[in-house]
Amino acid sequence: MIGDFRVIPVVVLHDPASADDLGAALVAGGLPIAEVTFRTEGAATVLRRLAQRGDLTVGAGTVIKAAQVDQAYEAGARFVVSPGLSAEVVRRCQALHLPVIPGVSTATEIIAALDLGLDTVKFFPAEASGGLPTVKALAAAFPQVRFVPTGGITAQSARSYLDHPAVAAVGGSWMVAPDLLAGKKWDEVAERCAIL
Ligand SMILES: O=C(O)C(=O)C[C@H](O)[C@H](O)COP(=O)(O)O
Repeated sequence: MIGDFRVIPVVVLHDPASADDLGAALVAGGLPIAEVTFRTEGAATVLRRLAQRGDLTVGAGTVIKAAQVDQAYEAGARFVVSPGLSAEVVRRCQALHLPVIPGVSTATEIIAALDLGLDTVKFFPAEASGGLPTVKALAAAFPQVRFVPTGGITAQSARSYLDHPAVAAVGGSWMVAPDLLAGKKWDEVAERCAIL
């Protein structure tokens, strides 16, 4: 699933009418995956439209409540990402057999994720939590864990994270930055996807 992709575009799209153009741009850029954040009113609609294209792996992001898991699942989400670790969210995903990547930034949270049967976590907010040195320190303590650093990562810094063997993928919005989406700059979205 997301392990097939090393970069996960984190999408905050306010206008569901642009979902199809955005999907086409991600596919054209060679990054047919999107984490649609449940932070906007139209998030479930955006997710559904992207999923209906059939050529993208689409998941839900910023999921902090079990009810949002159901909403995302019904809209066609194939994975769920959260900025933090909620046992309620994780258990609901597990009941639906939906892969879930909770956010962690401490050893204690990683232990809680392991207790819930997970081995892949989002390291969030990556840059503000010490960046790659923190990933290295946590990975040394938890060799069984794979990390998806997200938060403040750029096209320039992505590579150094991805070179670490414990990093499964990185998440970020640099290729779907708000100004690009608002300005419908789909060619630039595709170009930024292709950088890595
Ligand atoms: O809410 C979540 O689940 C998040 O993942 C928070 C942010 O959307 C990502 O951290 C992307 O952050 P930037 O790449 O810095 O824009």
